[in-house]
Amino acid sequence: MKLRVDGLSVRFRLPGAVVHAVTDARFELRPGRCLALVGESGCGKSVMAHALLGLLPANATVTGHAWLDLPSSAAGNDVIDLVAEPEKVLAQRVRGRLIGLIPQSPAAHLTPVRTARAQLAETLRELGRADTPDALAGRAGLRPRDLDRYPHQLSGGMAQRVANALALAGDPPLILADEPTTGLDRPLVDATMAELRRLCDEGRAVLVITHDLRAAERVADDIAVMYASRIVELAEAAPFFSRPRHPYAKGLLDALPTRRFVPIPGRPPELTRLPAGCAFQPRCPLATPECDDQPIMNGVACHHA
Ligand SMILES: Nc1ncnc2c1ncn2[C@@H]1O[C@H](COP(=O)(O)OP(=O)(O)OP(=O)(O)O)[C@@H](O)[C@H]1O
Ligand code: NI
Repeated sequence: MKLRVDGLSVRFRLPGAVVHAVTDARFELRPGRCLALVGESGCGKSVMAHALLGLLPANATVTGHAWLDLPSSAAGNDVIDLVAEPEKVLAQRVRGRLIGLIPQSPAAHLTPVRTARAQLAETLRELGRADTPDALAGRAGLRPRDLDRYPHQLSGGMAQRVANALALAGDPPLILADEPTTGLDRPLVDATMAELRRLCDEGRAVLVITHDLRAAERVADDIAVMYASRIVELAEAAPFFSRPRHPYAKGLLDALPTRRFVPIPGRPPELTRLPAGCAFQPRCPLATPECDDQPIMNGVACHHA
């Protein structure tokens, strides 16, 4: 299984405006690799994940491709374009079976009036899996008696494990985790990241969306930095953290308390009014008139990197 995102763009139509939420995204994700998608709030990270799952609202237009190469079957190689498939295929074949979603706030994602066991059982039934809720939950680090609880009776860590168990119920080869550590304390952040790493080491492909560069550094093989709807740097994690190339990526790392602790001045542009050239130009210490032209993305999208 391999995911190849190729020229993926998402636009939202609003009365009198168009939101450029994702622009011309390109990346690959292979089994056993973890890609962390990082960037400031509102830059398009969640929209990208939802586009891959066909979960965008009706005012969205998605263009480009997101190919999912599946292991060859008797019928030959199987390729799905997640952008082009009808909802029926996404519902029956993709969500939960090929792609598992670990949501941003697990407690809110669970149905409040049903126990964890009932929700796991229903998901397993929908997916046609023979597993029991207890076996599934056990693999996610839950005890059988935890499953008798209702969502409000679960601690943050347990709710996270139930969400992980739900995402893994269909044994999907690709996992999308959208801010899986939001609101968790440091030990739980570390445990969640260790769990994502384990899923990866088992041979799954993992895309993790996070604000938390420290968490990304622990878990990711590759880093994609997103700014104002575009991926502006795509690099292997080790060189990225020692030598980021895009001025925005440098700024993000310099803003870390463990580094210089100096925030990037200014704010990202409105996605309804993006400039024709480099969107980081107004905040960039390296800006020159050249930046009025959109830089070509070649590992890094900057005229000066
Ligand atoms: N249904 C929609 N209609 C119009 N605009 C939308 C819609 N959904 C999202 N957007 C806009 O798309 C942009 C990208 O949002 P997205 O949720 O992907 O950001 P993000 O990078 O995930 O941020 P965060 O880190 O805060 O989760 C935002 O400007 C958001 O307002
Ligand atoms: Ni988001």
